[in-house]
Amino acid sequence: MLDDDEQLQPSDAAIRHLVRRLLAEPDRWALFLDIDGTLIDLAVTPDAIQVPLSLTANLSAVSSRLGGALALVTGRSLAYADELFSPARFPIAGLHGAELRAVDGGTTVARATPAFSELKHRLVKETAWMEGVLIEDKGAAIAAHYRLAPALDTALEKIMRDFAEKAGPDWTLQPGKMVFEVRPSRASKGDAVASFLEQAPFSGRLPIAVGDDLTDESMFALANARGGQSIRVGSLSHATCALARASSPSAIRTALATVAAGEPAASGVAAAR
Ligand SMILES: O=P(O)(O)OC[C@H]1O[C@H](O[C@H]2O[C@H](CO)[C@@H](O)[C@H](O)[C@H]2O)[C@H](O)[C@@H](O)[C@@H]1O
Repeated sequence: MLDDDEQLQPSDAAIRHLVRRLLAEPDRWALFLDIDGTLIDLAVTPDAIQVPLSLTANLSAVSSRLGGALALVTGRSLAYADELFSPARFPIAGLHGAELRAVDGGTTVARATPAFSELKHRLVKETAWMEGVLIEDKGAAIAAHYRLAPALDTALEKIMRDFAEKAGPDWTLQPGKMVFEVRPSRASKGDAVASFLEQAPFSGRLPIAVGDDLTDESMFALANARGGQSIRVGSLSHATCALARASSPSAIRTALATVAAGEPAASGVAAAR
């Protein structure tokens, strides 16, 4: 476990502005946060991530400040993401929007069919020769990571495209950071944000979507369309429709810590206008 006290960078003007808005008008905003690469630094493998000590407490405090209008929207399975922030439990969408637990606890689940499970089984065999490729079985979705085998990206993409085609229209290929996933096609992260916005305490608020990857583009588009804010974290590896940028997950954690504390900290949040 890490703790995190990094300061905002000069390029984090949008984050400073966001902090001021959240502190000034906490009843106006709803916050939708991606996890990997947004709240948590990327790691070489999916299980090597580290949740900074203060993050869960700060998320809980920000959620309270916003009257509970904070949700996690992740490509991880809902169960895995819950564990990361246990004992806190936030409204959450998993598997890129296919799984959802609303504020009232009502849960939408996504299940693998026998045919999908058979394809997953075959994928493990088919990629066994690909040294460094890591298969992450998420139940109704599967991810093939090549961060440790970057030269295999093209070969792996072809395998995952074939997988998605064989899986049929209920699944789709989702490229990401050094990963190809096959996920349920029926819901995106944007759909999940739209669904949250129909429920109290999210309804009537302006959405702020924060993310770092291709899968987050649908929630950026939704937030923009609803008159909210969208923030792309980290270096730009692809075109984005996000309206603003943040330098790193550390900048997002600093912003959350500042909002949790309830007043602009000495990190420069107050000084920037
Ligand atoms: O929507 P997110 O919460 O950002 O989840 C997206 C995917 O994140 C994970 O993979 C990414 O993070 C790993 C850990 O840092 C990294 O090793 C990998 O290269 C990244 O692609 C996760 O493993 C996937 O299941 C999520 O869909």
